Amino acid sequence: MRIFDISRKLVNGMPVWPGDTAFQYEVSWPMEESGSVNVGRLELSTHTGTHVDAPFHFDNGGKRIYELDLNLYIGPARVIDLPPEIESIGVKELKDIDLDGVTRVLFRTLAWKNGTVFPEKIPHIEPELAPYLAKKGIRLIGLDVPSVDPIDSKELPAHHSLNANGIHILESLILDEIAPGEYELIALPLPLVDGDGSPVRAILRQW
Ligand SMILES: N[C@@H](CC(=O)c1ccccc1NC=O)C(=O)O
Ligand SMILES: [Zn+2]
Ligand SMILES: [Zn+2]
Repeated sequence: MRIFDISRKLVNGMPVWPGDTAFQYEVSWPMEESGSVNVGRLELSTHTGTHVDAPFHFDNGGKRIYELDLNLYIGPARVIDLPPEIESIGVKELKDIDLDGVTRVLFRTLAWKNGTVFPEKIPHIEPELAPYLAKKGIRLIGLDVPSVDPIDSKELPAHHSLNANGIHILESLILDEIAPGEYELIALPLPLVDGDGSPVRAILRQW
């Protein structure tokens, strides 16, 4: 079985959402001091690199990370190629694609071209797409950009619409090397009891 790692590397200096906590890893207790082991310490935002959003991220009454059903994050997923330089992702982009039986879709936009800097402009999900996907039975969408809404959006209409339609969100995947098709997705969030989001190690498997 082949495994494709679709996660962004967590490394000091990596791009983060404008104004958010910089990612920092350090060996805070080195072997020379502890006498036996190296022990690291992390400082990071819950929206660092490849991550899932909990509804609490954009809704004070929404579910926290630990309350999310792990079945969402393990199972069959369809990778869909979108046209280059696409402005937004709506029903018209998907109407000719048969989504019957698909519960997880990953959109490959390739819009985040330079992974060392945070993108200024990204294709976003049109809020009207959420009820369409929900009707098809989709429970999770993933993208290779850091948000389902425009970067400068404060209202977050796509986040809200997806949540209202029972669709969960996986952001900042790396899908450059992934051919469109059927895979098994595994992208489990950490058991952050009160979390609004969580980094994940996202992989695709294919027989
Ligand atoms: N909605 C984005 C993140 C986001 O909006 C954000 C992340 C960190 C710090 C501030 C943020 N938004 C501020 O308006 C996401 O879901 O990852
Ligand atoms: Zn997020
Ligand atoms: Zn988000």
